[in-house]
Amino acid sequence: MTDRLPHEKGFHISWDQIHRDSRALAWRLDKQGPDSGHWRAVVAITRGGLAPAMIIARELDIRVVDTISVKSYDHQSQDAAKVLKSPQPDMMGDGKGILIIDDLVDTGKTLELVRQLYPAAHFATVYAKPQGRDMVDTFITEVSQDTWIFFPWDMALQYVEPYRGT
Ligand SMILES: O=P(O)(O)OC[C@H]1O[C@H](OP(=O)(O)OP(=O)(O)O)[C@H](O)[C@@H]1O
Ligand SMILES: O=c1[nH]c(=O)c2nc[nH]c2[nH]1
Ligand SMILES: [Mg+2]
Repeated sequence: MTDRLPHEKGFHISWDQIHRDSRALAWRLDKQGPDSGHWRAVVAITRGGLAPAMIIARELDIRVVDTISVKSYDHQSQDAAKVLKSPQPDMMGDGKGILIIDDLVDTGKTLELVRQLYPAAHFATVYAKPQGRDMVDTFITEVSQDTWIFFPWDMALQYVEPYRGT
């Protein structure tokens, strides 16, 4: 399976699973903001953070939603992370009261870059690998470093041959 090397394992997430796990993350973040529990805004790290951020914004009734676009991977190989699009600067300040959401943290390089920009923000991901775990304030599920997480937006249902061929 060259399409998932060098990772040993694959962890396949369905739409239903990401919905449940994002709602679990919202539950954990509810009333945890710095100002009487209040969060000022949700910022999704695009593209992977968009679906979890939408679910969290809906659950916590947060209407101010923005994005930061960070690119570091080309397929499964990593380059230096760079910001391609920033959120509204007057809203962000140093990040206090802002929830910054991504689908996962792997090496932590993406979050390290965003943390430098908004040190007072709260960083949350749905999934976390050990190498990047310390970069996240709140996450739901940890997977091993040698696991590649496959998200539903990167997959499609398709026919598979039965184990016992004819
Ligand atoms: O902790 P790291 O090693 O930095 O990796 C985690 C980041 O990598 C993926 O994004 P990617 O850069 O592939 O872009 P995408 O969200 O547009 O798919 C993922 O969505 C995280 O944002
Ligand atoms: O879809 C993805 N799955 C992963 O495990 C991963 N790690 C970094 N970037 C990733 N993207
Ligand atoms: Mg991403």
